[in-house]
Amino acid sequence: MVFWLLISVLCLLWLLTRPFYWVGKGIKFAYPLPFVGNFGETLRGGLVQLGRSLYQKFPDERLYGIHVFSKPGLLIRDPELINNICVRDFDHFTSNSLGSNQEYDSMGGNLLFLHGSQWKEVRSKLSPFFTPAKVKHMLSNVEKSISKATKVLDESSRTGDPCDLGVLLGQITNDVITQSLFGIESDVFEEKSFFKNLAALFFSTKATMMFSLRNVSQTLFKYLRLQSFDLDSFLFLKKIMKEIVEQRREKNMKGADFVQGIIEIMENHKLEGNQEELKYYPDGTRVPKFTFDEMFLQAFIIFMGGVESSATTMTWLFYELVQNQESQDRCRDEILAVVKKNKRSVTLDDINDVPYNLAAINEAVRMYPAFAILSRICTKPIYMSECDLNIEKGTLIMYPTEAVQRDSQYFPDPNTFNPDRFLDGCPPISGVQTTFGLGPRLCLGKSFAIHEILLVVSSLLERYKFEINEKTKVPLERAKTRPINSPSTPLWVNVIPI
Ligand code: HEM
Repeated sequence: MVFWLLISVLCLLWLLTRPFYWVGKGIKFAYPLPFVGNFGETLRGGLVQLGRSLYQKFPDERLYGIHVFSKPGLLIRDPELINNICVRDFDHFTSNSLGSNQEYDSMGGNLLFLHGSQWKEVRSKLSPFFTPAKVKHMLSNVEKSISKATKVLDESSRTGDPCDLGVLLGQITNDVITQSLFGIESDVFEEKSFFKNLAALFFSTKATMMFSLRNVSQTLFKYLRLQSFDLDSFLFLKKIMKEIVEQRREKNMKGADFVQGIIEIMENHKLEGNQEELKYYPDGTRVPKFTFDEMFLQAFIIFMGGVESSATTMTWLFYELVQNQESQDRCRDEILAVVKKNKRSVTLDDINDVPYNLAAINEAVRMYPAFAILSRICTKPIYMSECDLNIEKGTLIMYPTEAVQRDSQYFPDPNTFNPDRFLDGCPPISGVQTTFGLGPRLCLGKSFAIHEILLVVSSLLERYKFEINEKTKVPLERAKTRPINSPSTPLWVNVIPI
């Protein structure tokens, strides 16, 4: 009796959450299941599988209705519409679906989660850190991280034991971003390391669950006092940054890193008004105060963005290169030609001399986008004339990056790693390549990531040949419960010095 009562209450609750929003709106829609809507596939196969399955629902439609748990959403299939939403009509779609409430989630105020005028203001303060000159400077420390990684690789080649390349690449990106952000070297290559697994913890199964729960009910999320990401890791990073800021202030020291920029932003805003008072823009978002806590959140999201997504992309790239030795040789030949010509390793000044390496990176970025599905929220109602559809404020927009980039319509033989397609002038169709997002909300670290990958890959291929080890499970399995499109099985490689 109690059981049936509970089921009835749950069903009633579900019915009250507008599960059939798209009925009568004049577009096709995928039939939602109770509570999970059309996101049930995530539970079975993760986000990549979900994106692919949603993409296949109505292959002849440009867009259609879905339910993201109980919220009505639109699945955008057509790249032209993706481009319009992210670029042309950005003013109507300024948010993504990731936001959290800053009042109770201590991580809610990071750039990725911000909306409206608050997002615009914070983004405008952070963008100057990512100019080509600043990125080049921040990446000048890559060589230091590589020299630590070579110790691991040399040991592996000496003993003949295979190396788990995915783990090593994670250590490299962790060390690079720690130096770029905080001006310190991490302990990530040591056995007992605080930094190890830090970024992985942020992109954990728990983070996926928190994302899902926030989508189902913000109230429940608040009531249970949940946090978006792992709190211990968050506090660990915060302590580090606090100590660095205090030390610099006390000793009047200056660095050439992100922390220094943050100190300057905080100093400039110190003078403005009462720090206690909360002010709001007309769109209801908070006026930033650029306090330490607020600025730490930005360093935090850059750390998170900077470690795991770049490491994952590189792992997939090496996964392809160890299976396509010809491609690996072509990358290395190009690198060694630069080394011979300039009598030094590849730097960012050589970018025009390594087109095949860049093409290989582009191809890995196409095949393995770190985030399989991206989102926007309609923040201002709009009539979409291309589809004769009124989109209401609050409607979720989902576009399946991975599925579009694996569509043979845009990339012939899409599941084959073929860097040449980018050398042959693969025509960029607007809205098709969205691994880093699109429009004003494009990934802030896109150029940092691409250049970092180029430097790491060229440094490693200059020194070693990598072969797949029999311990590697081919194909690599994908992590199904993480928000990031990462392998869940290790990439074991044999390391042969050049
Ligand atoms: C291969 C590596 C990377 C991939 C695939 C990637 C992908 C993305 C994507 C898809 C978004 C959301 C864009 C959107 O909604 O349109 C994003 C946002 C962001 N990324 Fe990255 N990213 C990478 C590396 C980095 C790096 C290295 C950094 C920093 C150094 C970074 C910092 C950020 C930040 C701060 C945002 C939030 C931007 C905003 O909402 O305004 N990312 N990234």
